[in-house]
Amino acid sequence: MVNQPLEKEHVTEPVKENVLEAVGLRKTYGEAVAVDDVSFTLAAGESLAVVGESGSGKTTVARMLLGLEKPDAGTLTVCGRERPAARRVASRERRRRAREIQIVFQDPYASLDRLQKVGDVIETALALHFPLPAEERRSRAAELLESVGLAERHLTMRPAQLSGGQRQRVAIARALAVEPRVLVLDEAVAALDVSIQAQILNLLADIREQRDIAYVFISHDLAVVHQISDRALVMCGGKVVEEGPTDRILAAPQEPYTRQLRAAVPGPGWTPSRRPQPA
Ligand SMILES: Nc1ncnc2c1ncn2[C@@H]1O[C@H](COP(=O)(O)OP(=O)(O)OP(=O)(O)O)[C@@H](O)[C@H]1O
Repeated sequence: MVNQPLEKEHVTEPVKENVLEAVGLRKTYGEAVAVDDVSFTLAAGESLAVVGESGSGKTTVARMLLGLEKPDAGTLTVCGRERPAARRVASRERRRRAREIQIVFQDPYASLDRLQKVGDVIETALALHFPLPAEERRSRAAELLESVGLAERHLTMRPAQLSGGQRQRVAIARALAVEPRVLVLDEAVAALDVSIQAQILNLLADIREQRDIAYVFISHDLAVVHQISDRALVMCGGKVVEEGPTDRILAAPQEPYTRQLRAAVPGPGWTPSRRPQPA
C-alpha cells in the first residue's frame, strides 16, 4: 500500500504542552487572604503576564510557583508533574525543580552576592547542575554572558562595578545557566530607567525567540507587560479579575479595575506598539 502524502490544509501546528498548570491556588497569612482561587496554564515557550497593583498577590503567586511558599489549597503541575506540597524537599529534588523554574527578582543587587565576581556567579550555577570540566564551565559562562549582551571582561567584575541594567543581565544569565523551561520575572525591569527597561525587554524577547523558554512576567505596569506577553492575568485582592490576550486587555479592558490600571498607561494618543512575538 502506498502512503498518501498529507494534504497541506490537513497539516496543523503541533499543540505545545503546558509547562505550568495552577488550579485553585490559595494562600493566607493569618486572616489575610493573599491569593484566592488562582488558576492558569502556561504553554511551552509562551509569555504570560501577571499584572496588578501592589498587594494584589502577584509575588505570592511567584513564590508558590518557585516552591518558596506552600499553598493552603490548590494544585500546581510543573512540566507534567504535580508538585507535592511537602515543606522539606531533598536537595536532589530541589535541583531538579530548579531546572524547571528559575526566577529573576526586581533588585539584582539584593539577589547577587556582592563579593562574588560575575564569572563565579554563573559558574556556581553551572557547577550545581552540570558536571563539566572547569575549562568548559568557564567557556559556558562566557557564552552565557555574551547571550545577555555582556562581554568577557565582565567575568572578573563584581556587582558594584556594574550598572543596574548590567546587573539584571547577570541575574538573567545566571537563571539561563540552569536551562529552565520557565523563567519567572518578578518586577524584573521595575527598578530600571525607561531606556534600560526597553533594552532588557528586547533582550528577553530575543532570548525567548532563541530558546524553548516560557515566561511568567509579573508587573504592575500594563505598558511594560504589553511589550513582553501574549496573554495576561489581572489580579486584584488576591483574585484573578480578568484574563485574556494582552492586546485585548489593553485595547478593551472589561473590568473597572483593569480600566483603572489601563488609565495609568501613557496617553492620550498612546497606541500600543510592540515587537512581533515568536509563534
Ligand atoms: N509573609 C507575609 N506575611 C504576611 N502577609 C503577607 C506576606 N506576604 C504577603 N503578604 C500579604 O499578602 C498580600 C499580597 O502580597 P504580594 O506581595 O503577593 O502582592 P504583590 O502584588 O506582589 O505586591 P508587591 O508588588 O507590593 O509585592 C498583601 O496584602 C501582603 O501584605
